[in-house]
Amino acid sequence: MPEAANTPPLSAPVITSETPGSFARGVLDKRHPALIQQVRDAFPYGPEQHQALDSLLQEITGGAIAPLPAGTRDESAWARWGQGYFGRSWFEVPFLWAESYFYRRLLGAVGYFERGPWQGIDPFAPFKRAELRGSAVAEELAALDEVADLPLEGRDRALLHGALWGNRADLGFRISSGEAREGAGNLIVDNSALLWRHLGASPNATVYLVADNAGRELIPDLVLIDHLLHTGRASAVVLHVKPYPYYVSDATMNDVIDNLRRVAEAPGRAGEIGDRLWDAMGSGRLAVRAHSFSCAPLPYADMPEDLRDDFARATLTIFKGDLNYRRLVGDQLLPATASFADRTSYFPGPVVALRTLKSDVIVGLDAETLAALETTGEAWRTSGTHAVIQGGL
Ligand SMILES: O=P(O)(O)OC[C@H]1O[C@](O)(CO)[C@@H](O)[C@@H]1O
Repeated sequence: MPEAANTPPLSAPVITSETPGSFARGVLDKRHPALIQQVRDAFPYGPEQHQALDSLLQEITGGAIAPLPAGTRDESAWARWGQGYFGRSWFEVPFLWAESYFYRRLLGAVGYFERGPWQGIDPFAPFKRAELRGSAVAEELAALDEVADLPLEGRDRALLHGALWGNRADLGFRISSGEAREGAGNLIVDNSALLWRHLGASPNATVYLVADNAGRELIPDLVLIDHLLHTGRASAVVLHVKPYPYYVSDATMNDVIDNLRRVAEAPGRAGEIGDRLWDAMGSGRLAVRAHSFSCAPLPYADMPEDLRDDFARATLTIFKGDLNYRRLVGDQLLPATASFADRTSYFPGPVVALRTLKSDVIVGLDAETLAALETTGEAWRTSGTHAVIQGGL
C-alpha cells in the first residue's frame, strides 16, 4: 500500500479501493459507473461525448489508468500528481487520487475544458438546479423566520447545526444511498463551545469557510456566514469554493451566485439574509476564492505556499464536509482515537471541521465513544448519520 507523503507525524496506510466489499471499492465500481449514466441521461450530448463516456466507463471498470491527452491545460499538473499511477488499475492507487482523477476525466469526456459548445457546461447542473428548486430548500429557508426569534445562543446552535447537517444532503451520496438520510443524527464530537469561545476572544475576526456541496449545504453555510458577520463574530469572511465542478455537487462560483440569488429571492428573513450577503460581497466583507488546489487529489498537508499564506490570515478556518475532512487529516487508515489537533498541526491556523461521516476516515474519538459505536453494528463511519464538530483550537 502507498505511504502518505507530507502528512503529519503518525503514519498509516493510505486508503485504496483494492479490497472488494470495502467502502472505497463500492465508490469506484458502483457509484462512478452510475454517475456516468446519470450525466449521460441528463444532457443531449453528441456522439463525441458518448464515445468518450463509453471509453471512460470501460477504463474505470477494467482498464488501466490513462493520462490526460497531450496538450490539455492541466496535463503537467496531473502528470506530476499521478506519477507512478498511470497504467495501473484504478483500484490499487490511493482512493482520494482515483476519485479526484475520475471527476477530472468525466469533465474532460463531456468537453467541459475544451473550446466548443460544451465548454463550461457543468454536467451536474441539472441535479443541483433541481435541488435548488425543490421543496426541501423552500422549507429550510422558511424555517429561518422561526430561528430569527431565538435568543443568540439558540441561533448560534441552530445555524451551526444547519451548516453541519446540510453536509448530509450531498448529491453524490444519494447516488448510492438512494436518499440522504434525514433525522436527528448523532453528534459524536462536539467542540462547538470552543469555536464560539475562540471567535468571542478574537476581535475583528476573519473567518474562512472551505465549502463543500452547493444547494442544501451551501445555503446553510451562507446563512451561517451572514450570522457571523451580522453578530460581529466575524468582520470578514472568505469562502473557498471549487474552480470547476467536482464530486457531483461541490460548490463552484456559479453555484454561489445561484444559491445566493435563491436566498435573496426568498420571502421573509431568508430574503433579508440574502440581501445582506449580497451587500457583503459588494463591500468585500465576504470574498470568494476558487484556488486550483481545491480540486487537487492531495491532502491539505501538501498545499502550495500561496494557499498556506492565505489560510495563515484566518482567525479560524471552517472545513465543511467529508472530502475536506479526508484531505485535512489524511485519507489514511488512522486509529479513530488519534488526536485531531495532532493530525492538523501542520495547518497554519486554528481549524474546525463540520462533517457528517461518509467515508472510513475518522480521528479524535475517545475510546469510550468508539467502543459504543462499534457495538451498534451500524455503518456509522459511512452512512451520513453521524457527525462531528471537531476543532484544533
Ligand atoms: O460531499 P462530501 O461530504 O465531501 O462527501 C463526499 C464523499 O463522497 C464520496 O465521494 C463517496 O462517498 C467520498 O469519497 C467523499 O468523501
